[in-house]
Amino acid sequence: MPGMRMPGNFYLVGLMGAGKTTVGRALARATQKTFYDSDHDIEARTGAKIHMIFEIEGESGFREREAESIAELTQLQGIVLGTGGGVILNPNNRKLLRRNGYVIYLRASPEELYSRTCHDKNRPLLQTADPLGKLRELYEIRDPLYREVADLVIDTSQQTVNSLLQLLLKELERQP
Ligand SMILES: Nc1ncnc2c1ncn2[C@@H]1O[C@H](COP(=O)(O)OP(=O)(O)OP(=O)(O)O)[C@@H](O)[C@H]1O
Ligand SMILES: O=C(O)C1=C[C@@H](O)[C@@H](O)[C@H](O)C1
Ligand SMILES: [Mg+2]
Repeated sequence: MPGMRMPGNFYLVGLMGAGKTTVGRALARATQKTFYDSDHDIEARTGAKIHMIFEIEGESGFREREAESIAELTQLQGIVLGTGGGVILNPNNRKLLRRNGYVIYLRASPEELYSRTCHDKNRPLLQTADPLGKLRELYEIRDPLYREVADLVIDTSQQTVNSLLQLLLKELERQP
């Protein structure tokens, strides 16, 4: 149902390849909200690609920049926010997401995530000899954290971006 106006913010969480950026853009268009993406925000602020920030400042440096970005983006109103896959590792990020928006967890199996991300080199955590093993490890650790912050869990298996959008709009329409 394109053009449906809904109040508040929608925040998308999930692992790398879950579809936060792709589905988030479509959801923003359909609900007449502005789309933001925390990874893109960090790249715009620093003028550097994510993998470059990891190389120069390490993961901890990236996480500090990510926390700054989340603190600012969660002040905005009427947005759809696609978050970086590791945003939920920081308890303060989790608090800000829960407090300021409706959080949607896009779930997918490590195998599906692997097939969606294996051709893309801009995800430094997957530049290992065994990216599927890494995704399995991250899934084990993070799935409970995504669930902890989520108002809604959507299984993205066997779903196209468009069918996910329709499903989401139907679910969101039912919210008070
Ligand atoms: N439901 C889906 N089915 C098949 N392919 C999908 C689906 N959702 C996303 N994709 C594809 O998977 C790839 C990764 O999607 P996307 O970049 O939106 O993921 P992300 O969650 O934003 O990942 P990251 O955390 O790394 O930013 C894209 O090529 C996208 O077209
Ligand atoms: O899962 C993660 O920890 C990451 C996911 C990406 O969105 C980027 O934020 C970065 O590559 C780290
Ligand atoms: Mg993304």
